[in-house]
Amino acid sequence: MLRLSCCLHFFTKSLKITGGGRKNKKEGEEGKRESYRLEVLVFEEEEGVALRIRPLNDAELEDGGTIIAHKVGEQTVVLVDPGEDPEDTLRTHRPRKRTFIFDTVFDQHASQEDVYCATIQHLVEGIISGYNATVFAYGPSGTGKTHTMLGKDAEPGVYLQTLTDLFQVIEQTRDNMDYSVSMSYFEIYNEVIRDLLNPSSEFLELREDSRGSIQIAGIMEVSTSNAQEIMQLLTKGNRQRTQEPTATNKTSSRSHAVLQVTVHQQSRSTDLVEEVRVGRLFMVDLAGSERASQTQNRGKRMKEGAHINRSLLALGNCINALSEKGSSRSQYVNFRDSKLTRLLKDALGGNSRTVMIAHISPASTCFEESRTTLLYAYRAKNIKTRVKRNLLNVSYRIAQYTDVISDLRREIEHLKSKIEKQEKEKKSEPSNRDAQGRAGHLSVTIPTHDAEEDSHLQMNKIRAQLIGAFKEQMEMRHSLVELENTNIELHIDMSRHLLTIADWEREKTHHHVHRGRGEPEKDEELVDADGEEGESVEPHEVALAREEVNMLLAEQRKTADLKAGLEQRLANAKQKASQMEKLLPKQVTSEDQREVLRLLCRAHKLEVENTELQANNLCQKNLLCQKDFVIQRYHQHRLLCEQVIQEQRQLIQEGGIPVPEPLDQRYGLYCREQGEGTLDRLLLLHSVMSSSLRRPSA
Ligand SMILES: Nc1ncnc2c1ncn2[C@@H]1O[C@H](COP(=O)(O)OP(=O)(O)OP(=O)(O)O)[C@@H](O)[C@H]1O
Repeated sequence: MLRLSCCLHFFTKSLKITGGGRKNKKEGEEGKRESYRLEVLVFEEEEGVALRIRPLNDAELEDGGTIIAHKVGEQTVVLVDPGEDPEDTLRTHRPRKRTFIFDTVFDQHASQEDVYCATIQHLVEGIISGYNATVFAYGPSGTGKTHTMLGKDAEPGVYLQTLTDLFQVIEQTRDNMDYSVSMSYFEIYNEVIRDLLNPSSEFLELREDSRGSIQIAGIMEVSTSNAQEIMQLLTKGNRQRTQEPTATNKTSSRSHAVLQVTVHQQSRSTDLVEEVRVGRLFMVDLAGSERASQTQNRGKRMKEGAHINRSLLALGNCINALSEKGSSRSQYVNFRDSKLTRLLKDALGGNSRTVMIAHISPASTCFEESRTTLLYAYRAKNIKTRVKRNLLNVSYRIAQYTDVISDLRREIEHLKSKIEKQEKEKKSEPSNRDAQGRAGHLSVTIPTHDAEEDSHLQMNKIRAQLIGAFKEQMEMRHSLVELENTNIELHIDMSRHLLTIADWEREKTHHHVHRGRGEPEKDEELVDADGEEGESVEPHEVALAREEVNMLLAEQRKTADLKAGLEQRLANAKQKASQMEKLLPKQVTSEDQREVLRLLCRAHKLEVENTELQANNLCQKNLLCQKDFVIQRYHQHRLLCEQVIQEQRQLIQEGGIPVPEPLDQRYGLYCREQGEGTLDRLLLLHSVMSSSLRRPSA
């Protein structure tokens, strides 16, 4: 059954569907408090680019088209220029054949499954473990983008294959994990976002949350694990896409369609601080990449073409800028130019594994389009993304902790009832003793009624004091653990904001260096594509980060004061309780009552040990998180050093400055270490170790 707007949760033995009605993305899950987002740097990855050449179609054959795109081996395509016109000056200096190498090349014989297995399948496990992934289908109109992404019932595309695999992996690991999977499907047409699953809704807006993550406000989220339902849903959604016949495709999609899948994964352990991994997958079927002038469109098509071009141009600019990141020509990347690039900022600029499947027709009649597509896709190959795992740490009163506390409470209740029972028994004792006295057993010391009454009152008083002290201490310890928890959250939140600021500072300095040098005009155009000096104005997210840091500092001071006061109060309460404990044996006459109070004290100690254990656990996790941030900070510093080295190197070369031999040798050593990737391997090792340390022992 299809369920709209709800979240799918997988539990140990059963499939439980929760909720109903529209799910507000910002709502926290019941019983938990989403406290902060922790990003752990893993490694740098190159963008994967594949090429798919569709079969020659009837219209192309009728036009006398011949095959000019040839797959050679697994990774190479050779494009032959069919140009015969010697008058065509544009072509006279071009080589007749151009060879392009991609990660994988598919020709007309490749099945949908071949494409999926070679390009996307490997991303599935990552998404479940909290990594982001993005898949683009790029290419001119009618080259098969929708065929690859959506496909048909008989030949489903990568949407369905990915989701089917995703649910399968979830099924295999659901014994230890809780999952929640949701998806949305929307289009961006003329810079307007429309919900394809809820087409009657208003146009949707992009919102940047306080953590800098882009969200679509009010989008409908759907969850179902049934493959057939998914296919029906997406096919129906796809029919809502803005389509128009073009010269090359009768049902050409004029918009960018985006399928977004979000997977929340949470271990079912009962740790105090729990990790929630959030993996986001974007699958984007881009609008045809042909230029407006080439489709000979006018009016509406022309305007539409301009918008398509705007986002594709912005996408292309980002690709250009990103492909030069880290090189001496690296530049500021402007993602704000279009809705598409804003939305895919993570995918392109950083935290995502990204795959592009470029599409071309093999026909000689499409040579120009194919050539520009291949150049564009080839460029995208140089993009490197820093892939991070998204962890949402959730602090909440977990089962293990609350279980121990309620065990102790049960024990106290039990002891209380035992004490009350003894009181009743004691009340009936005097008559027994009277009887014994009358029987002549005079050797037994019988307390007088007054002494017994005194002892009883004393006992009640001490008991009440002890229980009160126990409750008070327990509350204080819990508050301390809570404060400790808050402190960690503040600390990690602060580290994250500081990293945002440091990243921006580095980008800014780097950019200024280039501006100062009057670097090539093209760079300037890319930076100032909208005519604004966007790069020199501090981005909103950085200003927000600075504000947050100040607020967090004030919060930290407040927490530290509260903690110091509480610690002092706890120390006093401890001292008072231990004095009471010392007094007990002398003042309490009944052995049973003494035993009860000893048990109470033992429970008290157990509670102390337990709280201390939990606090230690928390502390260790904190240390691990901090270590990750320190490493991330060092990585930033390393990037800065690399930039400085490269820029100085360029200055030396440009100025023809002679380099002393020892310096040259050191530079050689530095290049070798870079090439070997020793540091990257160390970082990876740390990341693996720290995530296994974080994993609770079975
Ligand atoms: N690899 C392929 N094998 C068989 N048929 C294909 C293949 N690729 C595309 N086609 C067919 O070509 C036609 C156009 O494909 P499709 O609609 O996927 O192109 P598109 O790139 O999405 O176009 P547009 O950008 O205009 O929406 C469709 O009828 C589709 O079934």
